[in-house]
Amino acid sequence: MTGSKELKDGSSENAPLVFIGGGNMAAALITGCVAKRFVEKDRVVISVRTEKSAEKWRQKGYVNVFTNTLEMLEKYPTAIYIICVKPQIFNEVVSSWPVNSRPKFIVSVMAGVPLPTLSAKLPFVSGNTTIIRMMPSVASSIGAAATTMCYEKNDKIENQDAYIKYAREFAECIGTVEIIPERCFNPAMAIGASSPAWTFMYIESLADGAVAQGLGRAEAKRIAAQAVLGAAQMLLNSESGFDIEKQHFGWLKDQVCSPGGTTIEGVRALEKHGFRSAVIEAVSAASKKADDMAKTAK
Ligand SMILES: NC(=O)C1=CN([C@@H]2O[C@H](COP(=O)(O)OP(=O)(O)OC[C@H]3O[C@@H](n4cnc5c(N)ncnc54)[C@H](OP(=O)(O)O)[C@@H]3O)[C@@H](O)[C@H]2O)C=CC1
Ligand SMILES: O=C(O)[C@@H]1CCC=N1
Repeated sequence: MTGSKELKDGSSENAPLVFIGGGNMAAALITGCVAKRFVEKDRVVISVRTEKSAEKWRQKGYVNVFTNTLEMLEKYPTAIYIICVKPQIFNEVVSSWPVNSRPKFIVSVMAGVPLPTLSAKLPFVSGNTTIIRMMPSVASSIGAAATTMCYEKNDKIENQDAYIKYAREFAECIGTVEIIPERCFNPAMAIGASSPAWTFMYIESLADGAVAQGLGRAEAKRIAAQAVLGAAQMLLNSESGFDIEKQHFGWLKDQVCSPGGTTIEGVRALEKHGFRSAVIEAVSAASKKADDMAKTAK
């Protein structure tokens, strides 16, 4: 992507990207899409709660930074709004939205707040507002997120296709995107957005294991991270001979496990300690937590 992206729908042309919440996720999204020149810094608008966070953004060269969300939303009545606060803060954001506001396009990255809750709680949302749920990850900052997206198609909304296309391009600029039905959103969130934390733990554990056997910490960290990256790339890059659509992951695993060799001993140890089961339970726990959050968010 070479130039700043515009939403060509007439009213929202050149619309700024307004981020409600400027924490970890907003930082990853903004860093990623500014690096790809999807948007220029001066078209990014951010609200945070504290002056300390506002100052951090200003020091990074962002000038449109607010500590009062109502004030920001009043100043930017036409924009692409991206809700990046914690789900628990959503009600506070709702009450910060000017009552006469008529937003056309809202993206929410909040876990556990479903589309029907978003439209029910945002009082000004009319049949003419497109709401998209997006679940990116911290890897957005380097253009490597596995984002999922869902929305309700409504042919009565003028230019809705343009909003959906814009959201898709936004997601593509921070990594890959899968459009999925909302009923699958929480398990997808677990593996796309939560799993980086678990993968960091896995890589840390690999390094710890090698350090325990005498390898230096710095080398262990680099080797472990690169090994995981290489394995993931083999799954995604068909030049490895692997076809992700047709083949089982075990095919590649088996290529590493020499009969009577070292790796299969590690496989045996992992199975003995419930490795796969632990991972499956982690996905299930995160997904169920989002289900519970959705019930209380109503
Ligand atoms: N972290 C992740 O990996 C992912 C997070 N998400 C979702 O992103 C959302 C944000 O998470 P994350 O960035 O990690 O959280 P953070 O706690 O890092 O950031 C929350 C931000 O919201 C700001 N804030 C609090 N209250 C208000 C308010 N009333 N108006 C405007 N801003 C406010 C905070 O300001 P201040 O800094 O001043 O306190 C802070 O900048 C969550 O809903 C989460 O589910 C989705 C995918 C991945
Ligand atoms: O932990 C969370 O709730 C958020 C959503 C996915 C990743 N982080």
